[in-house]
Amino acid sequence: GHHFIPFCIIISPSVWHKNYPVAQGNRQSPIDIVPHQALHDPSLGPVVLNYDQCTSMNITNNGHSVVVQFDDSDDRSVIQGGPLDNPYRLKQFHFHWGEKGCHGSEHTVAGNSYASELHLVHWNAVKYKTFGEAATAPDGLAVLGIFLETGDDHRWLHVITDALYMVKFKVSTTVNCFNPKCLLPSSLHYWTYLGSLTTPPLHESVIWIVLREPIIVSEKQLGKFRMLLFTGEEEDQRIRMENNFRPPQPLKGRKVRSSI
Ligand SMILES: NS(=O)(=O)c1ccc2oc(NC(=O)c3ccccc3)nc2c1
Ligand SMILES: [Zn+2]
Repeated sequence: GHHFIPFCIIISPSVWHKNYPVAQGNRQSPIDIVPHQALHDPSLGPVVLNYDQCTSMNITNNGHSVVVQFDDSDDRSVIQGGPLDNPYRLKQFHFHWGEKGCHGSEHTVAGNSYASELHLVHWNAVKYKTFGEAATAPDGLAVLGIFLETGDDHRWLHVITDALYMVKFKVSTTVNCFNPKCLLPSSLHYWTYLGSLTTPPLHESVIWIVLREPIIVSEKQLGKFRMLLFTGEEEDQRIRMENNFRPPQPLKGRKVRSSI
């Protein structure tokens, strides 16, 4: 019969180290966060998010997640405070999810995973000229991680999930100004540690700030992520985009600090 060679070869996290040796480095992400082993650091101030005039540009299915990109040509949307020495500019946010139930987050808390995890990716535009340069520097990026738990409908997430059918295949569409501040939980208590990008190139350039309180989204809203495809429209095989999360990596002596 017709032997289909899928164009999009899904590379499993367990073999990433062949092309990216840093996958076995000393500050890889995600990790399992063990709350009572985290160090409460009273010198850790609150995280401050100034996303006021955010200008979201487009929403893209890049083949391994769905990404909302922002205009980062100035300091209009920044995160600062907490463990950060400078303000970091918002570049994009994206999600990780599973095919069902409560698996899908990248970070886990005392071995428990959530249904999904939102990552707000920021870069240090004070010290570096471009995102690309910051992405290879040890203090170049700051990613805010927010867990998603299933329950009632999230009143603002529908702005994103309603746009997903337009990026079912690997394409991009514009989305008018969406302020990700509406995706934050009520408490900004966080854990923080030094880590990496969780997908290739896995650069060890991320100061992770993971919020303790999850946001609640409905199964229906999550389901819309699961109907996304890794494959493009032209490809015969329909490979659903799910389980795009990397499992927890060894702590290798790192300390997790908590603001709590
Ligand atoms: N899961 S993660 O660790 O948050 C993570 C993992 C891999 C990533 O690659 C990029 N690149 C850009 O955003 C980018 C945006 C525009 C131009 C160049 C790069 N952000 C990432 C975040
Ligand atoms: Zn991510």
